[in-house]
Amino acid sequence: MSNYAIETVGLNYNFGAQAVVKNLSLQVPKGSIYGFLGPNGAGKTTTIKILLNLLQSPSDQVFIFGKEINSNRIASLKRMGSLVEQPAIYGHLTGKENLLNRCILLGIRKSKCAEMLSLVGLTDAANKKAGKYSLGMKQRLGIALALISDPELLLLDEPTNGLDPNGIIEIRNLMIDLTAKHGKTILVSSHLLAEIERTATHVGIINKGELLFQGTIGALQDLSKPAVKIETDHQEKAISILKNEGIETTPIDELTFSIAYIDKAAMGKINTLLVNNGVSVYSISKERKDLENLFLDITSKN
Ligand SMILES: Nc1ncnc2c1ncn2[C@@H]1O[C@H](COP(=O)(O)OP(=O)(O)OP(=O)(O)O)[C@@H](O)[C@H]1O
Repeated sequence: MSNYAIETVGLNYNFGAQAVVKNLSLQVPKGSIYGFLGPNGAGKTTTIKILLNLLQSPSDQVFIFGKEINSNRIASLKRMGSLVEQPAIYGHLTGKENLLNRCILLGIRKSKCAEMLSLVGLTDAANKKAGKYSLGMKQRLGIALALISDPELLLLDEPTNGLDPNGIIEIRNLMIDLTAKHGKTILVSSHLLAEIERTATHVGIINKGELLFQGTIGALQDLSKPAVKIETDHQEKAISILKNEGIETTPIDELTFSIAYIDKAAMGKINTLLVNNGVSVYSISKERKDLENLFLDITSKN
């Protein structure tokens, strides 16, 4: 049995002559929050539409819970819920009526509505017209609609787009709840790493249709090599001492420069070396490149 909720194997997709998805091999582990990241136009929405079989993939390139999607279309779709682009909400109906409508359409028991409203934190706004909802509330109603048939896998295309910080936090907490307490797997796309780095367990970064990184959020963090910022009373002298030892330095301002972190012992030796040569070391601090910069680095390389 596959450990992946989603697996694509060398997936390719073209719009006419334009190759939009190129040899994409995604592996989304069951129970994960998989952050699907890439700048605008990278191919995220196209990929999500392929995963939902809204666009047809070549055979044997997309597997949902281990089953090839084209030959298991209905069974695969039953296991997935999605929010792609704007949620399909009737503004003249209340949140509850929107959900009731969906229950009737899908033959689901009506009591599921109250359950979903509570799950997405809309119980108090159940009888308010959805047209009057804030953007964040509309997104949450969209997620409730996607969850009503109790799918194991949720695909969310930029669900925090246009939301204020509170709305972003609400969606973030909801995603954590859905995986931790309800056993769901979530693939969530975004063009901002900062928006999902606190929730995602795994990350796939694409640009121009190509997968540039895939792994756990920890593995991505490990890629950001720490630098060490050194502040002294004599910048020029300190730099020249380190240069003699073959250590590259990057000046930051008049008193401060940085070097690449080596290890604890080496940092201790560098400190001693400077002090023994008459340089006063005011501070030494290790700084990790933030993930957003790392993301920009990765996506600017292809
Ligand atoms: N229906 C279509 N017909 C032709 N080209 C399309 C179509 N849909 C998307 N594209 C092109 O495919 C490429 C990828 O678009 P896609 O919407 O998948 O990117 P994205 O990563 O979701 O970007 P965004 O964050 O801007 O939505 C773009 O160059 C886009 O212009």
